[in-house]
Amino acid sequence: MNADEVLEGLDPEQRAVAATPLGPMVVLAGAGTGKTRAITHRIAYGVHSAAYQPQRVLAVTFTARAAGEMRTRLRSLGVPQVQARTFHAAALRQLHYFWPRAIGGAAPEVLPHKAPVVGEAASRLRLQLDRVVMRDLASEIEWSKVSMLTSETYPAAARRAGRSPAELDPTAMARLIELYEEVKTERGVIDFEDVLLLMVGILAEHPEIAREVRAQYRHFVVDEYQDVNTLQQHLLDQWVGERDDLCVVGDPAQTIYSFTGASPRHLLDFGQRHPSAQQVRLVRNYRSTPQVIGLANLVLAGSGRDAVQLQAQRAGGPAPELTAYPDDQAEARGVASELRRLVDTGESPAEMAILFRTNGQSEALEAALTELEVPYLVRGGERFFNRAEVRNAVLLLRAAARSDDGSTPLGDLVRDVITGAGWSVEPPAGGAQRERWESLNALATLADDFAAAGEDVRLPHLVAELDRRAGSSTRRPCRASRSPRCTRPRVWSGTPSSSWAPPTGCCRSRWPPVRRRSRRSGACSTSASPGRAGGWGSPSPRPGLPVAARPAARRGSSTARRACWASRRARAPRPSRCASGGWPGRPSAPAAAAT
Ligand SMILES: Nc1ncnc2c1ncn2[C@@H]1O[C@H](COP(=O)(O)OP(=O)(O)OP(=O)(O)O)[C@@H](O)[C@H]1O
Repeated sequence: MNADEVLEGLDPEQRAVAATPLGPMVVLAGAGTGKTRAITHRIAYGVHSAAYQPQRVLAVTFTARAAGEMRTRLRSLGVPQVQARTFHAAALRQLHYFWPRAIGGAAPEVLPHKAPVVGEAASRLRLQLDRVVMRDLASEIEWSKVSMLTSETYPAAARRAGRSPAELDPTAMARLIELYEEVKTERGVIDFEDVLLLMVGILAEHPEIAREVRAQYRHFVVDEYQDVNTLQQHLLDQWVGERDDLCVVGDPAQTIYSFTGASPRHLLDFGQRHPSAQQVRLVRNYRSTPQVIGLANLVLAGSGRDAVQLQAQRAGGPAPELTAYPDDQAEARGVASELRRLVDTGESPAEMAILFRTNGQSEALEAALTELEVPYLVRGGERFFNRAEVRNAVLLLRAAARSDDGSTPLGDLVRDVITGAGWSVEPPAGGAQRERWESLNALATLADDFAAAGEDVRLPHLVAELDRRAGSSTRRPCRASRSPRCTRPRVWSGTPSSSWAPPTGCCRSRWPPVRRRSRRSGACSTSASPGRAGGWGSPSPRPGLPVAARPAARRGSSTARRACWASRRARAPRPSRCASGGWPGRPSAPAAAAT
């Protein structure tokens, strides 16, 4: 493939993104406008036109699944050497690599969940917490860390933001956060946010490491930039340094992590921070009918967000109706009675579908449908494994598992293999073919989620899990079958889509079965696994991370001090309390990373 071929099939705006590989760029892209297409083609164009060396490009996404999809697309565009990682995966990889040099010894283990440590911290404050409250407090700790707050700044910031998790007074919450850090230190572990904090600190404290990282990566692309938080932005700033080869893409109307500290401001203010940045708006929507787009534009226009006005590219369809309900129960009853009405007028239930965002929402809907005796099926894990294309793909995966040497990331390997069962990078248009593709793609995303959830997960592990799920789904009744009015397992019609979660509907068993490490980022799955190949920046890892001399750290920026202090505390089995009260953000000692 050559550079010109890469631009073929792009619309004028996508082409404007792809054909300008150098310099700062902000792409405001509405849903379904082909932003992933635009940025992957930009990277491919940059490589094929010799503007980029592929190893010097870093594409950052928010989920392991998105990173896997991006890698697949990049491979299909002939640039498999380009790195596509989540923030956490990239940071963890660097942390493992540079820790021996910056701090000394081996990097600490990353906590898979905050809950046990939060529980211990709470018990030291004599707080009795149930699991829901514990989760809220863990989220609050996360928010305070990604917002880069200290125990002193947290209470005021929390009050300003109107946050009072579990109705805890902000001062008490600050104390809980302090204790959380203490417990973590005692256990010699770090959490997800520490991974980023530590890397920010190391890069700020160690100019030679910052130089090394910047020499590795020259061009940056950040997808879903509307969801970046302050901490991630700091890390990105450190990676980019004084350069400006940064392309960010996002949609301010699609911020989904604001409760954890993400802000679309980083996206909207990009032009101020990079006055020479080009701005491109992707507005052509390839996914929905003009009627749906018209309604979406209307809803978004009233949302107060700086949303892109979409232009539909598809042919017309029926007009949608928008109905609002006061709560979930009323909504479920409203939906069920509409379906009941349609069934009574002779419509077939097989022609109807309800889509919902999370599995948890099915409960109210199922109850309402059962109540009105509307027959229904919930699409879940069970029937999925009975589909011919899935059975075929699992057979191919089983055969491939025998020769998996761990050199290819799991998601990529699975996509390679299931290509033999009919999967392709671009989905086929409509019909049964599309449905089969959706099933196969769901397997691929399942592999990404699986890889994200465990360290060093290989194809044999995935195949074992698929077998387990296929087996358990035939043995166990689905939830619907346990409802009093249903006599057999039911499944919603529809196919798992890109937002499909690991099968949970019918068999809500533990996911995944292997050791957990990073549920969110996939960070641990390939990074710095002993015996795997590669340093922090190479596409394929190599063992033996060097332990270099440990230069004494200078007193650096407050960020650096905070991070290095966190790192020092994480290593020390029982640190002596610092004069300022043991809060990672306020070290009383110099930030001597290597003690
Ligand atoms: N120039 C184009 N011509 C025809 N179809 C296109 C074009 N660009 C994108 N599409 C189609 O639009 C759909 C969305 O593309 P893509 O997944 O790249 O979009 P996205 O903006 O990243 O999606 P999301 O809204 O999920 O973030 C895909 O089915 C893709 O094939």
